[in-house]
Amino acid sequence: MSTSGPEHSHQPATPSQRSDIAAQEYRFSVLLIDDQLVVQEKVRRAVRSETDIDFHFCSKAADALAKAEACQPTVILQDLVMPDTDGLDLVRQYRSSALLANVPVIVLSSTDEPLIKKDAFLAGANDYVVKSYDTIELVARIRYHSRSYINLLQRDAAYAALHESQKQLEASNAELKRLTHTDGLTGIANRRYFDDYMKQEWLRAQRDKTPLSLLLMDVDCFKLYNDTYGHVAGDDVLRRVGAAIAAGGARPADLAARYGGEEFAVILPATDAAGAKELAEKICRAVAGLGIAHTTSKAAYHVTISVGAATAYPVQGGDIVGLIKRVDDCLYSAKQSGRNRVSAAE
Ligand SMILES: Nc1nc2c(ncn2[C@@H]2O[C@H](COP(=O)(O)OP(=O)(O)OP(=O)(O)O)[C@@H](O)[C@H]2O)c(=O)[nH]1
Repeated sequence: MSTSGPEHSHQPATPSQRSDIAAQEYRFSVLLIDDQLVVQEKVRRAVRSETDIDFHFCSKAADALAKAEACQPTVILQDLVMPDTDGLDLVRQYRSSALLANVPVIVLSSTDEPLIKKDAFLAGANDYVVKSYDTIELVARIRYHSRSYINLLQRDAAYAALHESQKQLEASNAELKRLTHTDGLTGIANRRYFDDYMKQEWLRAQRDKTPLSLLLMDVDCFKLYNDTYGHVAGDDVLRRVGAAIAAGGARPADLAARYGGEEFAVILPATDAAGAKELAEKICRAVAGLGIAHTTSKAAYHVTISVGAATAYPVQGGDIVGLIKRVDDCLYSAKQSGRNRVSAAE
């Protein structure tokens, strides 16, 4: 048994400290709030030989709440009648304290009066012992209430740990999902996600009877760029071009993806041919506007792209492969007619 008096000053444990406490090995800890020295001595003697029970006491009602919050007992023994204070007022204060709300309280009383007992339980006491108790019974009750409080803390700590690990798992899954959808070099969607998204939007366009447009774009004379400036610089161009393309599609459903190598694609749900062509022109201008020097390009003195654009009405039939083929033909035609331009299907 260890003891402490009210003169010990402790900081109250915070909720997180309490959950740390809950993860530790618990000791039973009893706090007696009683002004009578004789009662203190009786309880002290009762638990003296119990090596797993710590004993604390407080003789002043005014210090009781702070003392209880500081020492975080596993059970409080509360005197019913104290100078200037009704012990039940203190019980109510424990119940209103975030740190003590669930700490078991045993009321110590000199009377067995049923109405007083009733008031004690209404105030939030868990048990009621008449001061003529024998010490074996008191120790048994201290153990019983302490054990159930510790079980409660350990259960709360287990729930909190479970909740935390669920949150971490969800965050890891979200990150994993993001990574499986993202192209490592450019940070925009990858080909796998492009394929999934295209299927999903094709079906949506079929259901909603809306058009679905696709842009396919390719960096002009990119082999010459790599040959002139090196692959590392080439990678940087792909990153910057990818960002410019992604910035082009302004609607939330638009999806820019790296289609492969130096090819990019933009899926434009609910967008007709005129809208697709307009956006294609805008992206083409945006990439040229980056002003990245490309002195060996056959299209300009800076990095440019060629863009193919086509639109499908899935409700009328056709398939994704057919749409991609038409866009690819347009891209080929843009390349053939001089690069740095848009070729849109009629
Ligand atoms: N740096 C870099 N180069 C890449 C990457 N992926 C593809 N390339 C290069 O892109 C170049 C594409 O060359 P081509 O298909 O001949 O086309 P191009 O030189 O752009 O010519 P046009 O399309 O006709 O304008 C090849 O040299 C590829 O090695 C990449 O991730 N990083």
